[in-house]
Amino acid sequence: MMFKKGQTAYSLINGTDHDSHELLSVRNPADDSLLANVTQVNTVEADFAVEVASECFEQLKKSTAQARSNILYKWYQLIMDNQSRLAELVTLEQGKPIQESKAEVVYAAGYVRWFAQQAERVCGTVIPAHTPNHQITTHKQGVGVVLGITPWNFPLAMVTRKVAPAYAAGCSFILKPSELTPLSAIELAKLALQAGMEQGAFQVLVSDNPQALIRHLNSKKIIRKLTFTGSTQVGKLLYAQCVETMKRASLELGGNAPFIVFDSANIESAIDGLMIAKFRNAGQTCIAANRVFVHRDIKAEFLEQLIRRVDSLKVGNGLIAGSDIGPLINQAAKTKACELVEDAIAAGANCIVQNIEELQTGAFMSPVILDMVVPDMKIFQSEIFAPVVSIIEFDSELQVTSLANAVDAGLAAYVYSASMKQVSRVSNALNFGMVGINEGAISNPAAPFGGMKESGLGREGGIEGIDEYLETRYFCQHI
Ligand SMILES: NC(=O)c1ccc[n+]([C@@H]2O[C@H](COP(=O)([O-])OP(=O)(O)OC[C@H]3O[C@@H](n4cnc5c(N)ncnc54)[C@H](O)[C@@H]3O)[C@@H](O)[C@H]2O)c1
Ligand SMILES: N[C@@H](CC=O)C(=O)O
Repeated sequence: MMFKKGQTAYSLINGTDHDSHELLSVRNPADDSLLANVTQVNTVEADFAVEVASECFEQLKKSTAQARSNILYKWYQLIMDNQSRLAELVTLEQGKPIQESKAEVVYAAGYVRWFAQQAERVCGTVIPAHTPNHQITTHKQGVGVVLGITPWNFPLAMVTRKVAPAYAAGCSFILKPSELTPLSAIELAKLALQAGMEQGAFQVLVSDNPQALIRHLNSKKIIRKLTFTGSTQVGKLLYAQCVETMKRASLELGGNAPFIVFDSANIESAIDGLMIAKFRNAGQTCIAANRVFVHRDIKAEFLEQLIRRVDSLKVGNGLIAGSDIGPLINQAAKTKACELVEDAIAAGANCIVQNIEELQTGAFMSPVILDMVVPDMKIFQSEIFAPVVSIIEFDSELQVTSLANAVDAGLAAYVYSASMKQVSRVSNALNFGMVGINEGAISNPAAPFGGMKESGLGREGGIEGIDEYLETRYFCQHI
C-alpha cells in the first residue's frame, strides 16, 4: 500500500512536493475512511507552476524526439513494474475491483508505450511548389504549455492518455486531477520523474475548488491548450473559457451508448459483450452501454440469459477477491442513479431484477435491469453511470438506428448482428465516434478514442492522439 491511513500526500510543482496547510481529504468510497490528506495549490502557487512549465517548454523545444521517446519507454516500464501497488491505490481511492484496477494499469501504461513509439513518427512534409524557385515545407512542433483536467473514473488511464502524447510532442503539462482521485495521478508523476522527465514537464496541482483554480489558469495566455475529460456540462463551460485566449481544446465528454442486439445475433456473445460494456467499473464509464436495444423476437431469451448472468455478479469491496462490482464513487452518485431508476419505474418501466428498496448500503449498488424503457423517460436521455441496464424493445433496423441517434451524445455505440451487411449499414448510420461490432470491449491505446456531437472534440490515442498537441507550421522559401 502506498499511503498509510491519514498520511499526507503532496501536489507536485517543479518536481518537488508542494507543502501547504490547505489539505484535501481523499476517502475510500467503499467505507468512507480517510486515505490521505493532499496539499492543495492556490492561484499564486499555480502561477509559479505555469512559469516552470513555460521554461520547461522552451527546454523541451531543444530536446530530440528520440530522447523524449526513451523517457516515455522508461516511464512505461516503471508503471508496469509498479502494477500491483498502483492497482491497489486505484481500488482504494476509486473503488473498482482489483482485477479491473490491474487492467487499468496495463491500459494506462499502454498509452505511454504507444506514444513513446509515436514520438519518433512526427514528420513534416515537402509540398510541390507553385513555381520552380520556391520550396514549400511543413513543420510540426509542440503547441506549448498544456493544461489537463481529468475525471475520477479512470484515475491512471485518463492521465497517461493526455500526458504521454503531450510529452511526445514536446509539450509541458499541468494536470488538475479529480479531487476524488488525486493520489494515482501524483504517483504517476513521481514515476515520470524517476524515468527522467524534466521537473516542469508534468506537474500535478490538487484543489478542492476546481472551478476557481481552472478559471484562473484558463485565462493564461501562455497556456496554449486545454485538454479535458469529464462531463459535458463542465466541458461546455471550459470550452467557452478557451475562446478568450483562443486556446486549442480537446474535450472528451459524456456518452449515452446504444447497445443494439439484432434478431440474428449470437445471444450468448452479445451478453458477454454487454457484461463488459455495462458493468465495467460498476457502469461508471463514458462508453458504458446506456440503452440496450433488443429485437422483439429475441427479447425473452435475451432477458432470461441476462438475468442469470447478472444474478451471478458479486457486489463488494474491490479489494476482496471475487468482487465484480465495487462501490459507486460516492453516495451522491448512487442517489442520482436511484432517482433515474425510480423515475423510469414511475413512468412505466418494468424492474425485473432488483427491487430498488433492496439496494446495498453506503455507495454500493446492486445491479438493476429495467425493461420497457421508452425514449421519453429521463433514463433514456441521461448518462446513468451505475450498474443499471435499460432495455428498449425494437422491431426494425430503421427504427432502432433512429432511436439510437436520438440523443445529444455521440461517443460509443455497439452493434450485434450475424449479418455483415447489416452491421455495415447500421455502423455507418450511427452518429457515434466509436462502434463496437460484435464486441463490447473497445478501449485500446492504438485506436482513436473520442466522440461526436456533444460528446466532445478531438481524439485521444491512436495515430491522431499526438496531433492534438502539435502545431503545423508552413515555410514558403524562395530558392
Ligand atoms: N469521453 C471520455 O473519454 C470520458 C472519459 C472518462 C469520463 N468521461 C466523462 O466524465 C464524467 C464523469 O467524470 P466526473 O464526474 O469527474 O466529471 P466532472 O465534469 O464533474 O469533473 C471532471 C473534472 O473537471 C473538474 N471540474 C469540475 N467542475 C469544474 C469547473 N467548474 N471548472 C473546472 N473544472 C471543473 C473536476 O474537478 C474533475 O477534475 C462522465 O460524464 C463521463 O462520461 C468521459
Ligand atoms: N471507459 C473509457 C474511459 C471513459 O470512461 C476508456 O475505456 O478509456
